[in-house]
Amino acid sequence: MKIVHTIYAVVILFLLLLMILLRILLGASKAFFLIANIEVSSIFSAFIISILQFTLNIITPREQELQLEYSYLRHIAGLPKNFRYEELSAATNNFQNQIGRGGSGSVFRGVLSDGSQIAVKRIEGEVRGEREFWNELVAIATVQHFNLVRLLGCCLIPGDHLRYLVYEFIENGSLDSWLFKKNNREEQEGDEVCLAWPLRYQVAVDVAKALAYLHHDCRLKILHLDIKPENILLDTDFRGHLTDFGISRLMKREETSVLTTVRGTRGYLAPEWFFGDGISEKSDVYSYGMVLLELVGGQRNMKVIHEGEENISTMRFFCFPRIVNEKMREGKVMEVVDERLVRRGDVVEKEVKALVCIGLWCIQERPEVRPSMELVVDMLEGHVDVSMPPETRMFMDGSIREEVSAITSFNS
Ligand SMILES: Nc1ncnc2c1ncn2[C@@H]1O[C@H](COP(=O)(O)OP(=O)(O)OP(=O)(O)O)[C@@H](O)[C@H]1O
Repeated sequence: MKIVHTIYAVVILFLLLLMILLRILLGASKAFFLIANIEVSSIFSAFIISILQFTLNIITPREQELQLEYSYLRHIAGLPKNFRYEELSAATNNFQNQIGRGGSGSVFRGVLSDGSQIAVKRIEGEVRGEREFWNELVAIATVQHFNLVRLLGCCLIPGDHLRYLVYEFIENGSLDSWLFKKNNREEQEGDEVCLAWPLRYQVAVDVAKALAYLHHDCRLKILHLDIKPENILLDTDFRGHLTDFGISRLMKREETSVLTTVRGTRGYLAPEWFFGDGISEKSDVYSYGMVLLELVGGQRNMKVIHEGEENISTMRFFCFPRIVNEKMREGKVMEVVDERLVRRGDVVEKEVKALVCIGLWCIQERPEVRPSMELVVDMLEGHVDVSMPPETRMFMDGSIREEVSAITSFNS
């Protein structure tokens, strides 16, 4: 609209100058003088009105009507909108209320003027930030699923390297804070937060459904590529919602793999990331399998444990999937369940076995052996029996273990 106003103003200005020029060149007869004056005044008034419209951004009733209709349609269709910076600044109390921080920037809580609660992600970093911003927009702007966090809109200020993504606010934060034991001893001994078993199982189903939708039900396959507890948010009913599409990739339906540089989070990365053969939706399946095992154990799958005194401590590498695999084959799967859940006594053994077996199927070395996310949903919902998974070489365990021993020998 503003461009049209500018053109309008330029044309009027040009006519005004032309009238003055003609008057000078042709000399002023009385009649010409009268007509010219009327024309000049009307053109001048039109010019003033146009400038006023331009600066005060006055819109006609028809334009207003169309804008309302359009924003209503966007709203019911769930399409993301363009937020003004001032709107976001007011909603977040000038970016005071920080609720999280990730690799690409900070997340702030806010309330819009209509009362809706939002989370605003401020993406910093110029190159990485730019890529992450557009990835996120392209991947989830038009897809909708109950178990995907809704992107409400974005804000881009020309010439500024900060970009903002606006999401619906998910009340209970990320899964990791409800799953992993805190390092703080007091909290460990006290009645710390710990997600109950039925909720953990439900979250497993929720995330599986979100991934099945992204992989199988969208026009292009959407690979999330950063599945981990930090990117699973829990709402008031502790239902799981997948978020953070910053490194996601689109893939044509007929493509079986795509080549890309290694990104994502260590401990959740499938072996094919390192082999250079390309990744696929099965790389998400692998990360999802890792999350399933963490839901069972209530601890990180891979960690380095420091033992001994401060100065002479040694490092030991802990690989939970390897232990789970052994215990399951020995028929002692309940020994790997988060002991806080065992104390509470609300664990269902049949469900534990299902999660463990599905988890081990998902983390198979060869992508083609892993199940599709559609099959995972069917297995979790009991529509398909879960068979015993084959043995795995636990490639990632080996490679991280080698890294740790290299660091240990370097330090000693
Ligand atoms: N929509 C939301 N509602 C509520 N809290 C959110 C929302 N989005 C993000 N958060 C909070 O902000 C934290 C940081 O989110 P963010 O996606 O930036 O980082 P991350 O996933 O931890 O890191 P990275 O982006 O490097 O993978 C989350 O762990 C979560 O606690």
